[in-house]
Amino acid sequence: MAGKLQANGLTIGYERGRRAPVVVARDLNLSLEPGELVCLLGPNGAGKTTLMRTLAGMQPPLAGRVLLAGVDIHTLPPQALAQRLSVVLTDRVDVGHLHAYDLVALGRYPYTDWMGRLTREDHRAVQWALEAVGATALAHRPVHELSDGERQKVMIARALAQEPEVILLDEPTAFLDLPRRVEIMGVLRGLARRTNRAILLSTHDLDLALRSADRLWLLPMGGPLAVGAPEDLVLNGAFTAAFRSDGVTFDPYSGSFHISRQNAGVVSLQGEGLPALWAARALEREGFCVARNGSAQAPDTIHVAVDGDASSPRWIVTRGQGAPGHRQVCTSVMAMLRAVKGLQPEASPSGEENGR
Ligand SMILES: Nc1ncnc2c1ncn2[C@@H]1O[C@H](COP(=O)(O)OP(=O)(O)OP(=O)(O)O)[C@@H](O)[C@H]1O
Repeated sequence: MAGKLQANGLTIGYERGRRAPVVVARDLNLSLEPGELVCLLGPNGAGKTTLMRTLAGMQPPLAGRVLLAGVDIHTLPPQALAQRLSVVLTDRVDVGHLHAYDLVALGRYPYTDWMGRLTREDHRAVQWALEAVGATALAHRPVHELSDGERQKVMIARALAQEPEVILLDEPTAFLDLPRRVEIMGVLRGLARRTNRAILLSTHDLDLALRSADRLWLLPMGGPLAVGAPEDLVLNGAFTAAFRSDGVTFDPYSGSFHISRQNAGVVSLQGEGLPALWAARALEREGFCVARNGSAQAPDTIHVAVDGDASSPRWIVTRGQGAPGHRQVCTSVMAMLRAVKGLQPEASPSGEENGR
C-alpha cells in the first residue's frame, strides 16, 4: 500500500484538433506521498479539475508523465489502475434506486468477475469502507434519499472500497455545511494516516485546508504552482499571491480573507478579551486601521476603550484627549461604530451620551 504519485514536467490542458492546445498549467513537478493529505487550492479556472483529471489518467497530459510507484499511469490497463487509484468527482451521478451498500460495492468492480459477483473478501472491503467513513448506519438507505453530506460519505466509501493506494477527490466538501466539512476532512485525514494512503483533494475551503492539510498545492491563475506546508506558504507570501484579487486580501495575522476597503483612518483600541476582539473586527470591516493599546498617539486620534465585564461590555468612545462633549458610552458594537464614524473629521460630532 505504499504508492507514490508523481508528476514530472507535466503540462496540462486540452487538445483542440488542428488549433493550438489550451494550456492550463505547464511544467508541473509534483509528488503525493503515502500517508499524507494534500489540498489543492486555487482560484476559479486555475486548473484544479484539469490537474485532478490528468493525475487520475482521465485525460492525457499535453506533456510530461504521471507515475504511480514509478509506473506511467497511462500505460496501466484501466482495471489495474482502478485497483491502485480511485477518484471521487463532484458531479452528481444518477444512481437510480441503489442502496448505499450497493453503491459502495460498485467500488469492488476492479476485483469482481464479469458478472460482478461479490466474494466474502469483497463484502469485507465494503463493510470496512462504510465503517471507515462512519456510514455503516446508511448502508440500507436508498442513495436518492440521502442528504448531500451523507451521500458524500458514501461516495468516499465507494472510492475506499476500491482499496487503492491513492485517492483523488475533486471538491469533496462542496455543498456541505461547516460541521459536515470539518467531519469529512477529519475522516480523510484520519484515513491517510491510519491506512498510509496518499490523498489529494481540491477545495475552495481555504480555512479548512490551512488547518487540515499536511501540504498544500497552490495553483494560481497561470502558475507557477507552489508546494509546501500551509504555514510556510502563508509566511512566504505564496498564499497571498495565489488569491490576490481586486477587493479581497488575505490577512496572514488572522488566516482569513478581508474585503479591502478604503482606509477610513486610525482608531486606537484599549482593552482585552472578546469585546475588544470583536470591536477590532467591526472597525476593520468598516475600513479603520486598529492600533492596539496605546500605539496611536496623534492628538486627534479616536479612542475606543473596552469597559465592563464580558457579560455586559461597554465601549467608551473619545476623541483626542477626551473632551467631555466627545465621550460616548456605547453598549453595543453597532453603537460604537456609529459613535466612531460620528467623530471622524468630516462628520459633525454628535456628542450623544449612552449610545445603544
Ligand atoms: N474541455 C475543455 N476545453 C478547453 N478548455 C477547457 C475545457 N475544460 C476546462 N477548460 C478550461 O481550463 C481552465 C481550467 O479549468 P478547470 O475546470 O480545471 O479549473 P478549476 O480550477 O477546477 O476551476 P473551478 O474552481 O472553477 O472549478 C479554464 O480556463 C477552463 O475554461
